Amino acid sequence: MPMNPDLEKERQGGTFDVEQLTHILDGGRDKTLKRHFLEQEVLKDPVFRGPDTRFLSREELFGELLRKHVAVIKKTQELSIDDINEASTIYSAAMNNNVGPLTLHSVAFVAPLDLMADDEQKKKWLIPAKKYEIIGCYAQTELGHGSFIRGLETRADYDVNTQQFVLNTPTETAIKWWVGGCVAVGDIGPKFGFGGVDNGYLCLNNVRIPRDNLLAKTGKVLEDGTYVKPENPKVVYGSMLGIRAALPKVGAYNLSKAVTIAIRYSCVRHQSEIKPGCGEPQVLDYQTQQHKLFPLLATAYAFHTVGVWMLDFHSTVMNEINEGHYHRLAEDHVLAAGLKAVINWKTHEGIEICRFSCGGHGYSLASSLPVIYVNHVANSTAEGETVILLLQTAVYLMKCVIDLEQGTPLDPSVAYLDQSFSKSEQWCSDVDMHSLLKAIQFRSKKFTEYVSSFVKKELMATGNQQLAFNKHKVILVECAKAHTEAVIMNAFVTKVDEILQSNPSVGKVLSLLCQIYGVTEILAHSGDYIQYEYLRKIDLDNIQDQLFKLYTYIRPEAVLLVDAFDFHDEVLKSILGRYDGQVYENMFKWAKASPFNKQDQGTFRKYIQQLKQAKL
Ligand SMILES: CCCCC/C=C\C/C=C\C/C=C\C/C=C\C/C=C\CCC(=O)SCCNC(=O)CCNC(=O)[C@H](O)C(C)(C)COP(=O)(O)OP(=O)(O)OC[C@H]1O[C@@H](n2cnc3c(N)ncnc32)[C@H](O)[C@@H]1OP(=O)(O)O
Ligand SMILES: Cc1cc2nc3c(=O)[nH]c(=O)nc-3n(C[C@H](O)[C@H](O)[C@H](O)COP(=O)(O)OP(=O)(O)OC[C@H]3O[C@@H](n4cnc5c(N)ncnc54)[C@H](O)[C@@H]3O)c2cc1C
Repeated sequence: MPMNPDLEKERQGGTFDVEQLTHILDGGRDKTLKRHFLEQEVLKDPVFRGPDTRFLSREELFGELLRKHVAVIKKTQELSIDDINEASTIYSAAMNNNVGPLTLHSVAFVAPLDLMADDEQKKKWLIPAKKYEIIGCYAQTELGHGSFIRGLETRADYDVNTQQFVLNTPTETAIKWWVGGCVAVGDIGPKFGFGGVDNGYLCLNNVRIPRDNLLAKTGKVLEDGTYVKPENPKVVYGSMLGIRAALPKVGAYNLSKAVTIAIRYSCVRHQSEIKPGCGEPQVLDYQTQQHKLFPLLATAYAFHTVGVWMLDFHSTVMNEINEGHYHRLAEDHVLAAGLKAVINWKTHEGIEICRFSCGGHGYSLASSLPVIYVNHVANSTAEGETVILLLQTAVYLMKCVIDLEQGTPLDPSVAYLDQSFSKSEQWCSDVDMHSLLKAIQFRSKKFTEYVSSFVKKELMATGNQQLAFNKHKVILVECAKAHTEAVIMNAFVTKVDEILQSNPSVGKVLSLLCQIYGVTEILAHSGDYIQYEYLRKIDLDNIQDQLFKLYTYIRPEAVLLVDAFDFHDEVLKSILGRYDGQVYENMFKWAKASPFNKQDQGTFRKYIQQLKQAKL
């Protein structure tokens, strides 16, 4: 199919090599080539062809995705793929923006076995689980409790005579609920999205399991019922930590898809007239459209950068823990908590902005933006609700203030809290990314000190830390967000500095995105900078001008920047986001193919006929 002339023209501009940026995003040319190979292994294999999942009922969708997920597993085994990124490539190429029925088996059942099973148990369960000879799920949440783990009511009473645990969900609120991939007892019913996953309920009534079913790499129960505590009790939370550490990159992936669709479509879509008689411009030429999409384009790159960094950091900490060193577990937990919370929340807002920036066609499943949205938003709740996780980060920051007062060294990711910040010169409209980072770190430091003063005062008054925290939860959450933004910007600036050395042309365009991200973040909290007397009105006016100027620099690069995400059309599955930009012809073809247009109109006639019989 010929290329849409608008997109063809867009691809003749640009100042950097798209393929080199794709290699950087993938982690090297070899990784890109391997990803292409794996995608083609899926896309050329007829077993992965099937009905357009957007036209399927919930039952049909579950069945089709289960069929495809089994095919993904077989393909992954056939190709002897071990690497999680490569497994995810095969998975994403097949799932058409859905979450597969066996995802929780991989991310929430196999992972805890790997983390907490002793060698015997690994032989018994981990090896068959990795081969899908046993299928598991993660049944923690109950009808009455999800966030407050210490409030869970399920019981496991030890019967010393039979060396067994007797499991019970003693109350209705104890019923295990939301259990992804729980095909045993029952499905909890239709959901907002996640139609590919059968989230189930599980009632336990005197279910007996052997003592050695308790994963014993960390804590264990001896034959006489004595409980041997893990060396570090927090390791039992490790499986949640693992998924949280992965979810920032999942958020970046989903936002990159949405931004690709919205920016390509905004170049194909012509609407209204700026100068009468001069034809309808591309909607991406409107400053308002750029203001919707370019900060999100910058955010997708920022989130990808920090998502990769978080996974590397978490993997290092897990290796240290395997050798018995727990000193970085707390930092790992609060980084994963803050990044998972902020990135997934901002991503779901971003996907929604991408959807309505495509007008009516964004609302059609033909765009796939609604599909990406409803499957993504779960990540702001699942694996730790946004506020809950931000409070974890906030409590850690309060401890950092005390450490500072006591002269205890801080963890690297919060070292900036011990720095002094000053800004004397007036900002013009070309503030560099390092100055923007300093400002964002300054705000986080000031906010942390400000919140800590309130919590301390409350603690002095009540002597109760939980009460003190509970009274200031709103500003504690904002404090955690401010710190997380400093972590994101720091990761982005660090990566861009590195790329400026290795590939100046790519680095330069990324530095523009980094400035857009930083300026947008500062303008979103301009009141704080005035209140803390870090910025003046003239500074804010100048960086507002800078933002609009940056949009003009990014406009000719925009399509190339989303092309660099390198989504195959069959992976993106969006008519608005097609690489060739042939939207209208394919929208019409897609609509005509809808089963709704094929179904017998008998129903329509039957009821309308009743009206006709009535005297209207
Ligand atoms: C075929 C190949 C497929 C490959 C697929 C590839 C990619 C996947 C693609 C897509 C994936 C998309 C979707 C799938 C993923 C996710 C979504 C789906 C399913 C989600 C599954 C679930 O939701 S499982 C249930 C999750 N539930 C929670 O998160 C509960 C949240 N609540 C808590 O964690 C806790 O209650 C708490 C932390 C809020 C409170 O803990 P508590 O012990 O009550 O009290 P505290 O004083 O706050 O904490 C004590 C102490 O522990 C530290 N700590 C807490 N948590 C952790 C942790 N996780 N790690 C380490 N440390 C922790 C805390 O800081 C305290 O420390 P101090 O005592 O030092 O202060
Ligand atoms: C798609 C999806 C898949 C899931 N898969 C699984 C799974 O496979 N296995 C599993 O075990 N669970 C699963 N879950 C459950 C999920 O982990 C919980 O829904 C999540 O942890 C939130 O807990 P909750 O539902 O109890 O919400 P609640 O904690 O009841 O949250 C309700 C509101 O209360 C607020 N709140 C609660 N506590 C506090 C507090 N201390 N301070 C301030 N505000 C508070 C929250 O911020 C929120 O606004 C899944 C959920 C979804 C949506």
